[in-house]
Amino acid sequence: MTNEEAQKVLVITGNTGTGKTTVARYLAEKYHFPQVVTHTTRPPRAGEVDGQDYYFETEASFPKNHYLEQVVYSNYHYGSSYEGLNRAWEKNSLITIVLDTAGALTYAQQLGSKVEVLYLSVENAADLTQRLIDRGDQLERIQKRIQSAEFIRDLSVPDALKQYAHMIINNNWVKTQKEIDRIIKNMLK
Ligand SMILES: Nc1ncnc2c1ncn2[C@@H]1O[C@H](COP(=O)(O)OP(=O)(O)OP(=O)(O)O)[C@@H](O)[C@H]1O
Ligand SMILES: Nc1nc2c(ncn2[C@@H]2O[C@H](COP(=O)(O)O)[C@@H](O)[C@H]2O)c(=O)[nH]1
Repeated sequence: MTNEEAQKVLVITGNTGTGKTTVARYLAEKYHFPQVVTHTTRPPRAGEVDGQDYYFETEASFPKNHYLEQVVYSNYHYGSSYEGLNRAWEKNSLITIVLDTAGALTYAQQLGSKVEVLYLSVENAADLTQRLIDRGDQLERIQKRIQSAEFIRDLSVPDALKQYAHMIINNNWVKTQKEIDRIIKNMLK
């Protein structure tokens, strides 16, 4: 386990399709920040690997883990377990996790100064649907998702996070990478 005092978690939040997973992958590749693997009852998308993208659970297995927080998002359960969090911290003191805004809020409340938040958005919310289509999500699932209360909620950052979340408009990937590099440089000072 890494030194507990040095442990930090970079919470990457924002609406579906804003690029949270893309950012987490970039941080893993460029900075070797491990990503916390969370649990879900959602079926895997093409190419997703159990234990890598998520721990894919059944309705029966999901409640057996020990969660720091859990949510229902567009009819599926999602949760981040203490085990998953510690597994990432065993590898490095600075780690990332991808969460909806409700999860981000819980992390900020529970872990306080250990948490740094990135809130991603796009200029035009209509672009999100197109991104999900391009990603290969099923049309029926996209429709359910964009009609969900969670989608509407995640279009803006929660008031409690507004003051200190790093706000990133991810319309241009090259620009986003530069912004992230700047944030990381400041964090590592
Ligand atoms: N700046 C960008 N410009 C255009 N497309 C992008 C950009 N960033 C990410 N994408 C693409 O948008 C799609 C959604 O990105 P990603 O899966 O990272 O989003 P997400 O926020 O993790 O979504 P979800 O919450 O639904 O899992 C992907 O196909 C990704 O390649
Ligand atoms: N609060 C939590 N949110 C989570 C967790 N794992 C993922 N997520 C978020 O759920 C939605 C949907 O994810 P998708 O992979 O089905 O597109 C998205 O906002 C994720 O960030 C979690 O453990 N807790």
